[in-house]
Amino acid sequence: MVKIAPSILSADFSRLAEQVQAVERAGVDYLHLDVMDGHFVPNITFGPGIIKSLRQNSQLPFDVHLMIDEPERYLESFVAAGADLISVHVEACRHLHRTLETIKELGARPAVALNPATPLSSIEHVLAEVDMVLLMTVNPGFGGQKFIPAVIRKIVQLKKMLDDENLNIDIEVDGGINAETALQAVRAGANVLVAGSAIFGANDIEKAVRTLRMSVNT
Ligand SMILES: O=C(CO)[C@H](O)[C@H](O)COP(=O)(O)O
Ligand SMILES: [Fe+2]
Repeated sequence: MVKIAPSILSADFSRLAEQVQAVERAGVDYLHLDVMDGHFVPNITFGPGIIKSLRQNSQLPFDVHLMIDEPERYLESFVAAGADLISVHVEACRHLHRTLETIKELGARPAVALNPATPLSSIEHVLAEVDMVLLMTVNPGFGGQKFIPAVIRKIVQLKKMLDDENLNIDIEVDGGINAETALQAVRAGANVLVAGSAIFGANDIEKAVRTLRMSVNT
C-alpha cells in the first residue's frame, strides 16, 4: 500500500493547523515537515517550536525531513517536539551510523535521505539500521521544483538492493511528485510519496489527495 506524506512547505503558513487538518481528513498517512537551516540548503523554514505547536493539532505521524548540517545537535529537540520519523541527510552527517543510532535511542524511527547526486553506495552500511530511505527527486531546498527523471533508475536500484538483502524498508520519494511522476516512482519501487505543491498548492486539498492516491492505484 502506497503511503502519502503531504509536505507543509507549500501550505499557507498563516492557516497551518487548518490546512494540516484538511490533509488529515483526506486520510493521508504522514505529515512531512521540511526543516531547512540556510546552510545545508539555501532556504530557511522552521524548527522544533512550530512542530511542537502542530503536534497539539494533529494525530498524524510526523515525518521530519532535516535538511540541516550536523543534525545530531538537534535530534533531542525534534523528538521532544513530536517527531515520529526523522530523516537525516547522508551528506550532512559526519558519523551517519551513530546519528541513526541516536535517533533510535531517543525513541523515534530513523531514516536516511540522499540528494539526487549522491550514490546509493554511501548508505549501504546503514540499510539494516533504518526504517526508510528518502530519495530526493529534486535538489533539496525549495518546493515546486521539477522532478528529476534520472532518479527513477536509482529507485529501481535501491529496491533491488533491499530485496536482495531481504530488507523491508520504505522507499520515500520527495520533490516534484504529482499524479504523473508518482506513478513512475511507484512503478520503480517507491512506496511513500511526499507531495507539497501538488497538495497544498491545489484549490481543493482533499481532492488533490484523492487524485494522487488514485493515480498510483491504477
Ligand atoms: O524536501 C523538500 C524540498 O527540499 C520538499 O519536501 C519537497 O520539495 C516537496 O515539495 P514539492 O512537492 O512541491 O516538490
Ligand atoms: Fe522534504
